[in-house]
Amino acid sequence: MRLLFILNPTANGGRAAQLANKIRSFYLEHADDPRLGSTSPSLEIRLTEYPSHATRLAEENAKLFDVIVAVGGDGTINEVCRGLIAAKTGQLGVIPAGTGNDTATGLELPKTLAEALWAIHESPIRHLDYGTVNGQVFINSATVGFDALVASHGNRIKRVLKSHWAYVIGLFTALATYHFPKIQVPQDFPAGDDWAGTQRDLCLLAVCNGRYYGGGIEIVPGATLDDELLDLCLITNISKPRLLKLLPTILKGTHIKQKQYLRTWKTQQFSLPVLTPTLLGIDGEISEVAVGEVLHFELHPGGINFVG
Ligand SMILES: Nc1ncnc2c1ncn2[C@@H]1O[C@H](COP(=O)(O)OP(=O)(O)OP(=O)(O)O)[C@@H](O)[C@H]1O
Repeated sequence: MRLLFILNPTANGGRAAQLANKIRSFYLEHADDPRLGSTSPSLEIRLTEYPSHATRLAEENAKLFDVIVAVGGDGTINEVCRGLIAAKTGQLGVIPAGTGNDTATGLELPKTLAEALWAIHESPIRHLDYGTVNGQVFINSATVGFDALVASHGNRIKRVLKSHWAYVIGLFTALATYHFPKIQVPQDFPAGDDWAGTQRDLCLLAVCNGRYYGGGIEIVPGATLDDELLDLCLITNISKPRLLKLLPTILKGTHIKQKQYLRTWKTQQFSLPVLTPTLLGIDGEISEVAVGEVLHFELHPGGINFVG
């Protein structure tokens, strides 16, 4: 088996960099183990040198290796998948080595390096779905509004404070600074009801392919990476004090009962016109949404071959 490990040395505050030697040691230690197959695996480890380098490496090497293994967090997995999708071939493996690791947690991957490596060699192929928003690939989740602002602040704070607390501080900073953008709920709103066709103040839209986002939060409980559906949660017309009260229920998973502000539904596609500027998060990476932009979310069933 030919394996290319694409390792993001900056993931998890730089801690992922140590894994290169540990991966090499694993294969040296188990060189004669029959579980690795009759011929010992050929192994290459490439460190990413800049953002999006993983996409280029994955695309260029998809045909040359049996498995392209993303070593990093949600951002690295996203970038490797983009490369495999562009190459229209290749199999993905994952060694969780990021800060949040929401994609890996949703995939129920083993926690230790050795177990994750064995899983690449011993597990059957799974066909994972992926999503796009206006053509940009997401594997785990795309978010609009408040949670994208939390991630934006969190990503910035994480450069100095290399821990989960960066996102807690990001949350309170976002609460203080968030301006609710206006959205137009489509007439054919898949969740139906009186929200269809109305203008509303957006708190957040979470479009989930994977089960967890934001470091382990189940905003739409039950989302699965291979169920051929996107799971969505839309929260609108809520005041900041009520949002503050809602946040602990989101952590507990009891928030979905709050029908006054919140809708959840499953679909393969959804379009949302955004009437005032806001932020879009794609697997944790943040960009701006311009006034009048229509965000079109689409699911691509079974588009990624995964082993692990
Ligand atoms: N050599 C590099 N220098 C700077 N940034 C890089 C480099 N290689 C990759 N990146 C960027 O690092 C970002 C963060 O990586 P990743 O998401 O894997 O780690 P994380 O943020 O620690 O984990 P998580 O997203 O699971 O919380 C990616 O978006 C990627 O573009």
